Amino acid sequence: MYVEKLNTPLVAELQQYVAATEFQFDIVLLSSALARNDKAVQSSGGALLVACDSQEDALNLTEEYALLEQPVHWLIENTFHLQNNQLIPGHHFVDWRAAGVLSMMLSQLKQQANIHQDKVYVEHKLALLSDCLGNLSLTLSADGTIKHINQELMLKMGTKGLSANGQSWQTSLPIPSSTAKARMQQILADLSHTHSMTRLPPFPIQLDKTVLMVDGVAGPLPNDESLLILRQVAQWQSHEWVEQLSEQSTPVTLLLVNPDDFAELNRVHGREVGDQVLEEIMQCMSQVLRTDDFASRYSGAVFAAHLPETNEQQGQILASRMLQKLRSQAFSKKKLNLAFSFGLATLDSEELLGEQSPLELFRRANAALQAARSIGGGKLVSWQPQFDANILANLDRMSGKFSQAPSDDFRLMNLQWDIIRLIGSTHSLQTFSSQVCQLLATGLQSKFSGLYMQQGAHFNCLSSRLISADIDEDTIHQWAKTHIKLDPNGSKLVQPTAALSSFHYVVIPLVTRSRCVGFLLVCWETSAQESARKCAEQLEQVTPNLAAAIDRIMLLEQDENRRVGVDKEQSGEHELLFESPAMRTLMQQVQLVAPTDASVLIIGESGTGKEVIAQQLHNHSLHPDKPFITVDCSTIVEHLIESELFGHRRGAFTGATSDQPGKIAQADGGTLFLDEVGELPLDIQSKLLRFVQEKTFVAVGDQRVRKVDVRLVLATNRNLPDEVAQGRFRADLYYRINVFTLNLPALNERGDDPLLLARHFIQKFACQYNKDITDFSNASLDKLGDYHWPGNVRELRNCMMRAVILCSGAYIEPEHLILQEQADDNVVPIKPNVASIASTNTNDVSEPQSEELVQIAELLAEVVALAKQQTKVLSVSNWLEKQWLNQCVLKWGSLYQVAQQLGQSESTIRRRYAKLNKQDFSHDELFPLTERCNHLLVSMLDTETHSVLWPSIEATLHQIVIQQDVSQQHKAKLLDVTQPTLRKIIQQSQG
Ligand SMILES: Nc1ncnc2c1ncn2[C@@H]1O[C@H](COP(=O)(O)OP(=O)(O)OP(=O)(O)O)[C@@H](O)[C@H]1O
Repeated sequence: MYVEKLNTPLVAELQQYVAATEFQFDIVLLSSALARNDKAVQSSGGALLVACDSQEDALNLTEEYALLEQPVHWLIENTFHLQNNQLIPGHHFVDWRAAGVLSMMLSQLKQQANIHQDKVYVEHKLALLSDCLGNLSLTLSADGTIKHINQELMLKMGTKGLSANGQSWQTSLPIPSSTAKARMQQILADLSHTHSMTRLPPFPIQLDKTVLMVDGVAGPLPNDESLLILRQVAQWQSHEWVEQLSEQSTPVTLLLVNPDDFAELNRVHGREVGDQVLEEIMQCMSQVLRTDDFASRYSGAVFAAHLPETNEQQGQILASRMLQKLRSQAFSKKKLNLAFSFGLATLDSEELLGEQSPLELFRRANAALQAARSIGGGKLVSWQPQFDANILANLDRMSGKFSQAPSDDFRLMNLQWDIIRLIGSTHSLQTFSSQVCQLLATGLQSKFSGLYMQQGAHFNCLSSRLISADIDEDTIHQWAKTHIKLDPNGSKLVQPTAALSSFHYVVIPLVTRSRCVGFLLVCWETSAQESARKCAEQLEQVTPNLAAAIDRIMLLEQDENRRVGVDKEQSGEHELLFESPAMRTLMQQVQLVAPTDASVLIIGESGTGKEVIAQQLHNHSLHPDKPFITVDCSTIVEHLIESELFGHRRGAFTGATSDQPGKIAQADGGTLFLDEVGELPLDIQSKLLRFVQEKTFVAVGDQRVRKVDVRLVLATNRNLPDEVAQGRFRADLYYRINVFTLNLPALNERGDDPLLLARHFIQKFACQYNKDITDFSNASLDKLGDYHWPGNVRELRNCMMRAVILCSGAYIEPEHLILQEQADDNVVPIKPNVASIASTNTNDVSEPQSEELVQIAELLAEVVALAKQQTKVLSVSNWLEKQWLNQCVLKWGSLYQVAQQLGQSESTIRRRYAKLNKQDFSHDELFPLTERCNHLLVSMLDTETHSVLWPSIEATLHQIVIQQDVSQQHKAKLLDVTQPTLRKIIQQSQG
């Protein structure tokens, strides 16, 4: 505040005001000397109150104040005949003698200062609001002149838009209906009093020959500005139509048509199909309409049919016909059948409402359409007067949602829009919940926000966000788990009995379909009690949407998992799940290196997902459409590796009956993934080195040098530098392939990923095995949490598969989780008595021995009996070994681990595994025996000493086969051995 002339009684009065008000002035100067040139004044940015003697003084001084970029309010001693219009823009005279004007002004300034703080926030959110509510927006100053028009509206306005800034909005966007115009003026005038967001009823605006029907919201902005966000709801063909409507004396009907669940159709089949369907709907509608009728598409998927000279009854007949037609139509090539909602409204000649007709007609048809939707869709509803009563009731409810504080309104709306946007944009519960927590943290300035979902009798945290160092998340989760419970009906929460220290918190239940599916826990500092209370109120308004969305996403996920599970299993495609920081960092590296042609070496323990990462590298490479070829170097017989990789010419070696391209040639243009590259023999390493250096190779038995464009990805679980030091891996090759190394963390280094993956696999296998499993019980969660997964993701996956097979209830219990290391601790060693099995001929057990071994002997006898009847001899030993290895892999997670556990060489195990899994044993009669065998093996593996188990099972089979009454040749075939080997087997068993 400044006082220019000090000889006035005003000064004392001003001083009094300044002292009394709680408003903080930036600067108070009661001397004129420093005023205009003071730097502090110029930088203060706030409004200035300047007291001076007379109007003349003030007018003289405005010139000098013109350079200041802040509003200046002149307070003059003599307020008689104030003439504001002589002042330069930004300056005002204030009649301070009018009742209370000075205190009002001071409080206004205070408000302005507060609003100023919110302004950046508000402006930032405007774009968001206009995204959610509508596509057209314009900002108006207090007197109704346009300050800003968004681009979309600018496009619609054409040349008029370019000159619209500074014009009155009614000139630029005239409202052709005087009733609507009066209503709009009223709404805008009211804004400054109510300070609240206001919904606009549909009203027309005229742009050239087109009439746009719009609705939206209007809200006050800081600095006396208003914002109109308009949503285009309909477009009339021409101005004439409106005129015709208002002049006619015949009835007119408007029909609004909307396909139900169109958003879902778009989501499932994609936008392109959606657009195609919309086009077909329009064509289909036109086929039913008469020549004078006119169909148009509203924004979104709402269509309108304007039916002139049509009374309600005629309109209904036409609409029923159209409904029939649309229902029976198979849309798009995909043969989609859709349901439709119809809203119909008629204005009878005697009821014509003059200029308001089109507006009223639209409003009624729209209300009827809403009514059709609200009863589940698929119906035609005609407008009835009682709909208005419902709308009023709704508006009444709405009005409670808006407060007197615009920034609170913005915040609530913002949160709602953000959540609405989220609801539409994600179909993953995990992503959704973590985004919701993020929103709650930023939108409500909370210290902690967590989303908890009901799991059995407890609630588990799905996602949370903590912005406070005062407490750790586990403490909050633990508190929530212990103190927040469901009522016995499962429909309500019993609020916590003990408080959570160091925070002020709210617990808001998420109730949908009369079931409490979870709750939100939001915490603030204890001092923020008041704002916490307000936020909680706001949150309560959002949570029904949130709960419904969660419910919907869960259903979708279940559905999707069922579908994707089957698809992926069939296509062999691997997906990659992770949340942990370690994996995020790794995936960032993957994203970085994938679109280059650099060779990538993936290092990681067995089962960590090296192959999945290799696939990701290919999927994100420059040529994802080209081949991705995998070679597992450990499973190929040594002398065939060269030919497998580089190919061979016909006659290159015995058995090379034709030219064969190798894997390298097959991968041309794409990616070659060499898994277990550490297993390659040294001579092949030399050949590979040449290929890595020059991208050329020579096929076995060929002389031609071939060139290919192949991106190499290699993986190993060996320590290659060690292998180099031991002379088992070529140093030059190592340096060549080690261009970019990805170190895949072991599963126990991936934070919460094991649980994420475990839940994923449980869902996947539950769907595959058709079981209704909801989740883990708390005890099994504890068991999982204590385990460190030496066999990594593969072990986890297999463990979950077994858990699902073993589980018959809704929850996976600890006994279903057979964990490798814990199982090993419980080993009960037994000494198999093979001789006794042989002597008992499988039935009569004369000595105590493993129950399962006896059962397996019985089973093998049945299998051998079956195999003997087959015309094409079935190798029982291969069948048995296949089941054995499969169960071992399921138990230990990887072939590497299997080899370790069984004390055999990894490459032998890999070779056998690869060979056996190529063999087909899909005889119908064998199927139940295979099932029984697997069951027995599972339980034997849990109780027996692994290293001696297989020899005893194998010996049992040998005994059974040897005793069969068939030729030696037949026996050799049953055991898939040569005759000399069979002789040895017989000798051993007799010795
Ligand atoms: N992050 C992950 N998300 C989902 N599934 C995964 C993930 N990582 C691995 N898997 C699954 O775990 C199993 C083992 O993965 P993969 O074969 O890629 O491991 P690996 O490290 O190549 O093993 P090995 O060294 O024994 O060849 C596969 O079934 C794979 O689909």
